[in-house]
Amino acid sequence: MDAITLPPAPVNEPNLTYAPGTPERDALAAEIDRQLATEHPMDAYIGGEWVAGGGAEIAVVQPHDHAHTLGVLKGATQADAQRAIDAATDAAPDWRAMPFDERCAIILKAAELLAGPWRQRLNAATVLGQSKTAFQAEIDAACELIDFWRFNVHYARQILAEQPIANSPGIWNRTDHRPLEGFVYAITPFNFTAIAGNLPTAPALMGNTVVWKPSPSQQHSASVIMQLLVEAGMPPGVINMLPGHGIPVSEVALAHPDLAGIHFTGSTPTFQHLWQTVGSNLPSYKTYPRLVGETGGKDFVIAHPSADPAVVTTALIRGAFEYSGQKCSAASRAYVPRSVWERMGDDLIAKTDALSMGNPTDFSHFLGAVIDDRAFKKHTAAIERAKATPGLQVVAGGTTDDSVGWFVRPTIVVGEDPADEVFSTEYFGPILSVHVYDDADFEKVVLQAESASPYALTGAVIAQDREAIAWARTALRFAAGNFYINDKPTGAVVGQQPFGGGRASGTNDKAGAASNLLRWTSPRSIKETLSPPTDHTYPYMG
Ligand SMILES: NC(=O)c1ccc[n+]([C@@H]2O[C@H](COP(=O)([O-])OP(=O)(O)OC[C@H]3O[C@@H](n4cnc5c(N)ncnc54)[C@H](O)[C@@H]3O)[C@@H](O)[C@H]2O)c1
Ligand SMILES: N[C@@H](CCC=O)C(=O)O
Repeated sequence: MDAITLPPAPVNEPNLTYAPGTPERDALAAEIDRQLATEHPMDAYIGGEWVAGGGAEIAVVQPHDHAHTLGVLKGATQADAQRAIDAATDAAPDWRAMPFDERCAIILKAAELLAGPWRQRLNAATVLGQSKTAFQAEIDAACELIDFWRFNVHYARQILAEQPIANSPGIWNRTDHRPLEGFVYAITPFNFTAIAGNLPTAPALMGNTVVWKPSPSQQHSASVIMQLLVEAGMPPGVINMLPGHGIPVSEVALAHPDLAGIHFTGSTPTFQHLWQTVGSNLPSYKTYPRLVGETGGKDFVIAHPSADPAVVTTALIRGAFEYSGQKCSAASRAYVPRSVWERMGDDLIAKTDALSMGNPTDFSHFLGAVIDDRAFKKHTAAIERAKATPGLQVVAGGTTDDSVGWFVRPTIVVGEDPADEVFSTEYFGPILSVHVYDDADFEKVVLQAESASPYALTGAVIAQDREAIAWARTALRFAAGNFYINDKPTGAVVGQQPFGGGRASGTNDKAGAASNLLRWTSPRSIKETLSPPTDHTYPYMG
């Protein structure tokens, strides 16, 4: 008989500092050296076996040193996708029958392994494969993923404990939080190792089996996550990882009658394509697939005339340029009143131009390279357009260099017209657009910024005037799923600021929260009549 148990209470994993002389810095440096000396296998993991995909080869390189290959993956084919779906289907009955505590124990063990012996392995893979600095790798690959795993267990238990509160006399009502009927297709982006680890494991925790397609640019750390999950005891077939660009996988998975859900994070166009394909295949599915997608952003910082100039500067530098602006939450448009700009504009420009950029294995750098050649070309084109467009002025950065790595200098574009595309298009790179406005126009600027882009992911207001904060919080209620007051718009912490946005930014199911886990369940209501009636007549008939 199963007991009703209480898993360990979740606590946010503390960020290690990597300051000179710390043991974590030495350990990470040693692990980076170890990984640099090795060619890494990038196989698929299907039904508990590591197998090379059958498709085209893709070199997985270091973005800051693109001549250096970490490994070569072979993209998953339609046949690989079919094998992965079959493996997920075969594993489903045993996995959903496994007691919830045992599934929790696997996820909690994965968290403990990551907090301990696997921490620098996953951090180093994230530094090398995604060009994150030590600290950016730590807050993502280690701390956020540990937090996802620990907090998901807590929220999953809450969901299972959620039961009907009313029972008529002689009746016992129950809710059976079933997994979905079919497999979940998890598709993950390059930019957060934690998201890659969360998207397949959240549905798995709720009893589902999963086909996981990571980004080719994140394959090095994705392979480490898969190995870690195996070490933690994830049974064969529960999570099946398919490397590559994913088009052959989608051709099979999206047409499969057992597709029960998509757990996606990535760009808005990709999610819209997936949704449209599901829509056109709708009659062929056994059930309505759950579509959960967190997508792009054009995240704002709005300073009020009462803002502290130093707070604005810091929020913009960290919010816009950490990890080269490749966070969906990154500040990419700012609205600053003239009186504040006069006090901090030059400082912001000077500090931005002084940011140290380079190979992130050198701990002195603030940022590394952008992820790949496609991103590099996109950012270069956006910067060149800004230089050539009247009314736009590139006041910091504005240079790029791909001779060794894909390096884009942190760039600030000051724009007169807040309707220009620099204030609405997601570049997903280190490019910050700034609109300097007349102090008297605060409300007008807020209302324009509210719907200047199709997205509604993150945003911040910086002010000391309480009435201005209160007014902006209301006026911008639907402009961001994560809203910050006197802070940068990045760096949400699991369990503290559940993350996700609305409008074109996604379904806002909030990764790492109960609302996300709920999407991977299909509740069954059970009514048991303890003393069943044996007479069909009504009293009034007598
Ligand atoms: N809202 C959030 O929580 C959040 C978090 C991280 C990133 N993002 C967004 O992600 C984007 C950056 O990530 P990206 O460049 O990896 O996004 P992307 O859309 O290019 O790719 C995302 C994933 O989809 C895959 N993919 C693309 N087409 C596919 C298809 N037809 N079938 C199957 N898989 C397919 C890619 O290989 C990758 O694994 C940005 O727009 C960013 O804002 C959003
Ligand atoms: N949750 C992260 C962003 C994830 C998207 O890239 C943050 O809040 O900065």
